[in-house]
Amino acid sequence: MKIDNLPDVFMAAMPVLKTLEDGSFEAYFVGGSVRDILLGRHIHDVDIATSAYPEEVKELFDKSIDTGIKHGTVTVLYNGESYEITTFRTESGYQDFRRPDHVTFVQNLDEDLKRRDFTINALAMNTDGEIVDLFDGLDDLHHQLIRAVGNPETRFHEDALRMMRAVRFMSQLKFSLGEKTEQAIADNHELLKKISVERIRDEFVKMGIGPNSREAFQVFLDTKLSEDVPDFEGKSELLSVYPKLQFSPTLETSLWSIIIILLKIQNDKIGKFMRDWKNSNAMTNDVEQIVAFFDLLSDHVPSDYELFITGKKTLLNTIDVAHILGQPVDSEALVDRYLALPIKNSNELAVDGRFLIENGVRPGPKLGKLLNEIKQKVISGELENTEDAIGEYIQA
Ligand SMILES: Nc1ccn([C@@H]2O[C@H](COP(=O)(O)OP(=O)(O)OP(=O)(O)O)[C@@H](O)[C@H]2O)c(=O)n1
Ligand SMILES: [Mg+2]
Repeated sequence: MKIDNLPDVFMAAMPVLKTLEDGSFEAYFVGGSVRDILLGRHIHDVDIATSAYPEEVKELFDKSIDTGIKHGTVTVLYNGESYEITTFRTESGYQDFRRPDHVTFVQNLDEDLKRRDFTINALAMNTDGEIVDLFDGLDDLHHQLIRAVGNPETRFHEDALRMMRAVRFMSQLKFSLGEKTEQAIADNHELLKKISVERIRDEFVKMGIGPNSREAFQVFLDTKLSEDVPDFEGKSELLSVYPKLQFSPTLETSLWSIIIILLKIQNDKIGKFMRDWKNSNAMTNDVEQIVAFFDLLSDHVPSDYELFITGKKTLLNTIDVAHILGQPVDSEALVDRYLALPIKNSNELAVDGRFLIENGVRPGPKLGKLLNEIKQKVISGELENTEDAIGEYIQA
């Protein structure tokens, strides 16, 4: 099979491959970008594999960085873009079911493709757009199947994260799992315990925000992979409630928020739950705000002041979460009300603490209280947002 009219990302990288070929080495596009071009998906970056050793790659290009030279990867800067070029390799010496301990460079593409996780990820494309398909990856793309290259048990023992990758590709690509591949996950799910939470989380999130997250979640639970991820109490509840979602979340904050809402995790436990998954403080904050505002929305129509405190980002994210959960909310009315607020954040208030002090208010706790009172009055429309009006109010 040959692909004509390669997308711009590939054309931009073509001179890099040609440079390798001119140096009498082999060079191919490999991995996810080849899979994605065949599926018509958006391609964010391309990976390049070559017969050249890392030192040889570096000699061919003016600018390069040793990104993972131990694993055979050199990043080359070309025309303002960076390209990862990896020497053909096998991955002998896997330790602890994690990343390869050491790699062995090999001279042919076949060996390199053989070490890859799934048949749809073991495709290569040369500079003429011709596809190299040693493991019926094209057939599997056609049948929308995720199948391990060779023996799935071996592949998962080499790198247990691949079991999570399998379910996340299910979700992202709307594919099914091959029978043997699914069985091997069910038989080996405990290997996932060896994998760092961060790497599991990244795959978990990709699974959760993929278009087929419901089916992927089901397999994630059925194969018991879910038992080997952190703090996943209430997983059976999640299984019964997840199908009630109107559609898959596309935002990471929405994903965490709906899981927390569906599992009924209490306010004071959200921080721990998020930390157990090694989420950042910023992500945790965002999610806490969304869940709190969702609770408020379920309870009553928010006041103007509550809308102000919530802010635009949380408001929009909470509306997203409510829609995904099928919770009725008059989003247009809420957004209109927010947009009509006299001020939308504290910086827009015409006065600050200094203004109050200059107008005779003594520094101290009362000043903060007064400032808040002014803010509330401005938001409710009782007080005009000008220095004059506020100055008068203070004097009164
Ligand atoms: N545990 C892994 C990770 C990666 N790969 C191989 O390395 C390629 C690139 O890996 P990566 O960028 O992580 O995944 P992609 O398949 O490219 O998917 P994405 O679009 O998410 O980048 C994969 O296609 C696959 O051939 C593998 O065999 N085993
Ligand atoms: Mg990739």
